[in-house]
Amino acid sequence: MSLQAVTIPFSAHFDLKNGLSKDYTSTKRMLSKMAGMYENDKAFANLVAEDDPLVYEFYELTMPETPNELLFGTSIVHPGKVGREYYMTKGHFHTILDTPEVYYCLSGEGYMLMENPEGDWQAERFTPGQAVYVPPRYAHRSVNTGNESLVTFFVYRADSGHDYGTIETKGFRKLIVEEQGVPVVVDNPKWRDGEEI
Ligand SMILES: O=P(O)(O)OC[C@H]1O[C@](O)(CO)[C@@H](O)[C@@H]1O
Ligand SMILES: [Fe+2]
Repeated sequence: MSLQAVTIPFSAHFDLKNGLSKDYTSTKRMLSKMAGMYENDKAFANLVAEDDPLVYEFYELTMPETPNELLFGTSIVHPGKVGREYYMTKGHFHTILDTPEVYYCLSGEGYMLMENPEGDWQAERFTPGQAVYVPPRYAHRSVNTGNESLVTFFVYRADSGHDYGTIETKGFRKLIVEEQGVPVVVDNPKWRDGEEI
């Protein structure tokens, strides 16, 4: 799956319901790739040992990584929980911190959880037809709080880059967990303050 190095006009298919593309192969993230990111390490280890479920998948088009290009595709977070915590993406800052991103929810439901290095955070609801703006400087993670796949379409500047290191070391300040049958935002007990990025 790759696109031409010199871009010419093109179109691509992404299904409105399940997010899958007839044109490309998705990148898949199994639960085992998210060690330490969920609150409940025991529940995490049990699920990985059982069948290491597919938590999410997304499309990574290959484009020249310049500010003049855009990257786009769908992100599909499958339904499920690790303990009381809903399935989610790893989340990332952009390597070029000042670059934004737009997500548009095609199906399913959930939240885009965002936080900046100064500690401001926000959870924006995803429902079909709802667009979410991720401003420059905000780390972002999609969380599926529903019973079906959460499908979003994203667009961002092609040179933005993904900084996973900061999230892997510090985590997100907040978690979205199920309490009495509904999603609530709680403090992440594993969140570690540290060097400013
Ligand atoms: O980078 P993460 O959190 O693993 O999630 C991947 C998602 O983020 C994106 O990089 C878009 O920001 C997509 O490729 C995909 O939807
Ligand atoms: Fe991003």
